[in-house]
Amino acid sequence: MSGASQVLQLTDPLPLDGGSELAQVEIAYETYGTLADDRSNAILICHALTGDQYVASTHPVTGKPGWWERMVGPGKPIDTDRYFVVCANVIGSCMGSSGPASLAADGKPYAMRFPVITIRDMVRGLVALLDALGIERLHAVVGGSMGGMQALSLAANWPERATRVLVIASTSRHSAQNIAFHELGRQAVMADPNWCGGDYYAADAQPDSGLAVARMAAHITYLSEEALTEKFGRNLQDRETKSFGFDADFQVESYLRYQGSGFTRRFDANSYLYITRAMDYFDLAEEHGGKLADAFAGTTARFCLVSFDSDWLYPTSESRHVVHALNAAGAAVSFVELSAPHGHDSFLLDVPALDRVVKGFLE
Ligand SMILES: CC(=O)SCCNC(=O)CCNC(=O)[C@H](O)C(C)(C)COP(=O)(O)OP(=O)(O)OC[C@H]1O[C@@H](n2cnc3c(N)ncnc32)[C@H](O)[C@@H]1OP(=O)(O)O
Ligand SMILES: N[C@@H](CCO)C(=O)O
Repeated sequence: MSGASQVLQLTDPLPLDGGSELAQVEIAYETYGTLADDRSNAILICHALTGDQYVASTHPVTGKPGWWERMVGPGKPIDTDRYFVVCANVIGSCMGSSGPASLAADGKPYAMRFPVITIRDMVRGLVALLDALGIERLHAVVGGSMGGMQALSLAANWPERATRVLVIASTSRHSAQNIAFHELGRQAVMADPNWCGGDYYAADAQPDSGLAVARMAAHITYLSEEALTEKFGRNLQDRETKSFGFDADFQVESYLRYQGSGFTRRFDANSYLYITRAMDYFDLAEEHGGKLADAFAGTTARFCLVSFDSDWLYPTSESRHVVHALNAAGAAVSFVELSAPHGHDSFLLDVPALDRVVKGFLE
């Protein structure tokens, strides 16, 4: 399947939480299905940290299927025969929307001159896109992980824009442990001699080693111990005995190296810094006077929160925390913890119970 790829150029600068504004903003997005005459069937899907607009289209760099093809398409839980699906690359990223690799007014890449952005800034860009598409109120906003943060941010800051809010494996604020893992990744990038303070775009070598290490560490957090043990155990990689060296003796080492190096072929190191920073800054209660329930005061949307029992990165307690706040705000909310062995990235994998929840909630 493939969607309609487009790029929106915003006419006005985008105001940012950091106090500055971003000019000449571009938002790259894909759409699937047909917008109803009354514009009532639009679903906005928000992507996770390293995701992109290719939710159900072949990825132009990797050639792999879209990251949620199992969920989005004709007859699928997010049924493109019924719904008009919009998925945009967030600002700060590197798949066509404005980010640190984009050219600034002087014709050179922003690199670290790109302003530090927040999840709310990303959503501000998405709301500008909805305005341009003439979509006043979404049938639903849906997102997993960082996509869930965007869905919550939209519900809290633009409460009139969505009728349903589906938040999967996410949180209302980044925990100390999550900030710590992100900092590890950022330090790995910045310690790479090819990072050069972020000015590497014209250089022959990119900070691939640092970015690969960052992804390896992060990738472990997306899985579960059970999944790693099940997949690899202590099995050796292409050898009968240990090498007594530092080659990838174990399958799990080889796997992580593969995931790390593959990542550098599809993602920009500076974008990794900016997006992890935005996630770390996310604290919906802090944005609303310190009380999470106040973020949802007066909401008329229906919410659904989903967590996975094997997700130790955004554990069920994080979703419960949001559910309690929604209850306190008098919002309509349902919540389910699904059993799945894969860890945090379960939302991307084959979990039939998730399909049923998504389909049921959207109807
Ligand atoms: C949510 C968003 O918005 S989009 C962003 C999400 N996308 C990603 O994160 C993409 C990268 N992440 C992944 O692929 C994650 O591993 C998952 C969890 C999503 C996919 O999980 P699975 O389908 O179970 O794949 P798995 O983790 O086993 O990885 C399979 C790959 O590892 C390779 N692999 C498996 N074992 C080994 C090994 N011992 N040595 C080297 N490579 C190995 C496989 O060959 C396969 O390669 P391929 O992807 O090129 O075909
Ligand atoms: N593995 C996904 C989800 C991380 O939260 C990604 O890379 O975006």
